Amino acid sequence: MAAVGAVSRALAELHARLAVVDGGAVADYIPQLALADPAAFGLALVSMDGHRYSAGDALAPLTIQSVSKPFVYALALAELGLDAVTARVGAEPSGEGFNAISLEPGTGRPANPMINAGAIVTTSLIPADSPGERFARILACLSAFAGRQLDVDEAVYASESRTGDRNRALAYLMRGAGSLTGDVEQAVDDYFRQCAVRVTAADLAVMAATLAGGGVNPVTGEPVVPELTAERVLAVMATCGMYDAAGDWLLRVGLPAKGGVSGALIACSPARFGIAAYSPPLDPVGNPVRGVLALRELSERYALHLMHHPGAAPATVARDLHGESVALVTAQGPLEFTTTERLLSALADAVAPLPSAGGVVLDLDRVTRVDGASAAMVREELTALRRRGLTVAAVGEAGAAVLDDPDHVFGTRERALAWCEQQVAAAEPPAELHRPGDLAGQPGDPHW
Ligand SMILES: NC(=O)CC[C@H](N)C(=O)O
Repeated sequence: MAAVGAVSRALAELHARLAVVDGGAVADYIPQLALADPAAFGLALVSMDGHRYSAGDALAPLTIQSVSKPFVYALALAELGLDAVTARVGAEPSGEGFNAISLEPGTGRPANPMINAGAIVTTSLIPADSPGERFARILACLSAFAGRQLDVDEAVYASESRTGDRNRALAYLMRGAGSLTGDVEQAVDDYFRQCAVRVTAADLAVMAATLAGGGVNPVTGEPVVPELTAERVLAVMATCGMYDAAGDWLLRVGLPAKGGVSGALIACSPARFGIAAYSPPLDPVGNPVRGVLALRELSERYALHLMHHPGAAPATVARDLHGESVALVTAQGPLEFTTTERLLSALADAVAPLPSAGGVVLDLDRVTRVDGASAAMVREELTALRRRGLTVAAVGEAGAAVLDDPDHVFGTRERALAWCEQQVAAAEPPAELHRPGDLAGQPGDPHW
């Protein structure tokens, strides 16, 4: 309960302090956006467990604008794959404004999907049998990210459609260059609708948390996009999400983020939470003034910078010897690269002194999680040990994930040890045939 109160208090305190910050200007190039209340200010945060926190105007409606871009990019990646998408839209920071004509010389390929040019192409890539179907799929995807059915603010859509000459011009330029194919007016129309989808800061925090959580919506539990897709979107947000402020943002805040001209801003702390801020006044780059300050502070206070050293890996590994011929290696906690490397090095030390027909028990009963690459590393090592003639047994669910032979996986360490000792005893040659010279030269072999 204490942690719950602490997060709410931190948001409330930040909200109170930043609500008085002046500066910035409400976007007015889309006339309808100029009607926004410059004092509106909401913060929302959603944890990986789906816990929701908010302060201020977190339920005030706003249009999603550019914050839609990473989510539609996610949809394109999930549908078409990385190669097909990057063939049409790059992944390089443009170092320019969101509406810049950032097209690769020669190909006309837009620099990245977080600027308007790249977003218009990305939207046009969403597979659909009819024009109406494309936007319906985009809206369904944004709704799945938010965990509720979203709709379009028709007034904002109409307002941008009436005045969006620059985006139309960009789209025609790209068609001229060959990077945008198909119906230009339709592509721009779908893009304007996508930007006019109505959300709240609370929705945006759920959407950000879904990207931070590997593509699974932490509130509804629905898998929205594959984990690898979410990871890739976060990478592009980290380098390109804040337009020409992206480098400074990565330096100071260090979180994948995306801002929009309505005053929306999201940031994702991978495997931790998603956060959203809503405050209409924008800085000269087009990012919301209060939102940027809020995220800067939160990142610093909770040490969220992506490059922050996470501290020692949490898994612990222990080893000991049972009798003369059986080693026991035990690991606890999550197994990922660092802890798996630690486990494999303990395993190598543990088997070094064993006789050639010895045995090893790998007790992973208290391992909480094994990623695929780690399981493969351990499996490879165990296979090599078995080829060398050692008897290998594993314990627990994680044990079953790393040992190919289910007959050698046990529910308890006692049963594994008993079985292993029995196998080793049966395999051991009679005492009179022991020839100490056989294994001479094996380093650190205490048996001989
Ligand atoms: N940065 C933004 O939010 C821009 C989105 C807006 N709909 C535009 O295309 O101009």
